[in-house]
Amino acid sequence: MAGEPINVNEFEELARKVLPKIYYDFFSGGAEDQYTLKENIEAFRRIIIRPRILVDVSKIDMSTIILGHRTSAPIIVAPTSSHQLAHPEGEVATARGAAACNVIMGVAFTSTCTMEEVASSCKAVRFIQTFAFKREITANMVQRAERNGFRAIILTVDAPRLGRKEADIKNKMIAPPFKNFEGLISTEVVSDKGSNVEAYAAETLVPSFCWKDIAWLKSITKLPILIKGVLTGEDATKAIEAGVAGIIVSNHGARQLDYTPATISVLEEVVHAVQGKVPVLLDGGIRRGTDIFKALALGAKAVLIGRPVIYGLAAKGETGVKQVIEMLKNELEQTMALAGCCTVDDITRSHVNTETERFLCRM
Ligand SMILES: Cc1cc2nc3c(=O)[nH]c(=O)nc-3n(C[C@H](O)[C@H](O)[C@H](O)COP(=O)(O)O)c2cc1C
Ligand SMILES: CCCCCCC(=O)C(=O)O
Repeated sequence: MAGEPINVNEFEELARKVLPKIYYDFFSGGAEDQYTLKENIEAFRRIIIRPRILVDVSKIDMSTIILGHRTSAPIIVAPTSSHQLAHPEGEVATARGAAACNVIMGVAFTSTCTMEEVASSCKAVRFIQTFAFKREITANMVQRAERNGFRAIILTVDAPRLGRKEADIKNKMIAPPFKNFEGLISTEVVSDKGSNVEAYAAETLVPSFCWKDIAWLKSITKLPILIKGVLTGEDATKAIEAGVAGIIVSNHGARQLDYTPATISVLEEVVHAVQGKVPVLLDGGIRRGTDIFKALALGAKAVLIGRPVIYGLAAKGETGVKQVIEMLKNELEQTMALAGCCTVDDITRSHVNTETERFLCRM
């Protein structure tokens, strides 16, 4: 690639060049055969856009409201861990990039900067992400999230234990200290079995966590809870019954259970089950503005962006994060104009065609 990156895939190339291989493998990798990793991207390619012509598209407004927060576009930075492995300023730089673009910042509890450092670094609307942790860790997270102005909790439910990322095992990947755990567990956890992230997981995750524990989480906070990791209509229905404020269709960027479906391929199933009761968001494989458009057409309120943001951070710090988000926003704006949609609400189901629909048409 010569010159400046002109799309987020070129940012990945830049990141691959600047990062030590062990960290690039950690950020880019998926579980086991990485079937789902490829599918998350390929499934978007099988969806075709049906543009409308002769619409006045002289003004395009991408703004939207997510859990009461107006943002410049239906884009959220996905919570991802270990940003200081990508850049010394870590999540602080990422949050500043998000703030500059007026999009919501998802902060992982397994961040390398503390929640407090991220909160004091910028004015971005921030959601804190947590796992099915031991109750004392969750209670500590809730108190700090409320005190530091986080606006929602993202509860990731697809990780009762860690997925097997074989590159990390081979590389004996050592995660940096996750500073939010300081005082709660030993942050010096080490493992002689390969990746030390396993040791963190064993110290903190509660595999018996289930639906009733959401009631407990609700009882200790007033913050809205988004459940992340839903892939079926059945679980979406249970999540609504449990009283969540939103659903994130996610397979954890294909880092947990391999051979789960591409998220975009199950979005409609979840949207139908939810019946408009809460917003449905989606992540996994978004690399183009056209991907965002397709997700919105299939019923997502917004999308979360994981790896591309990390690649921007690795390549150019805060500026790179900003450039990645701006690229995706510009591409979405271009797609909306060329497809005849002036606002995100103008994007409808009839603006896309899935492979199944095309197959049925031929019969
Ligand atoms: C390096 C890395 C670390 C991640 N860490 C977390 C995490 O701590 N918590 C979480 O809920 N999801 C985590 N995720 C998953 C993301 O939130 C998101 O679901 C996924 O990255 C979306 O797919 P994409 O990378 O294709 O955009 C991580 C993903 C990556 C790539
Ligand atoms: C308790 C340790 C969990 C680390 C999770 C990081 C993650 O979600 C990922 O790498 O993917």
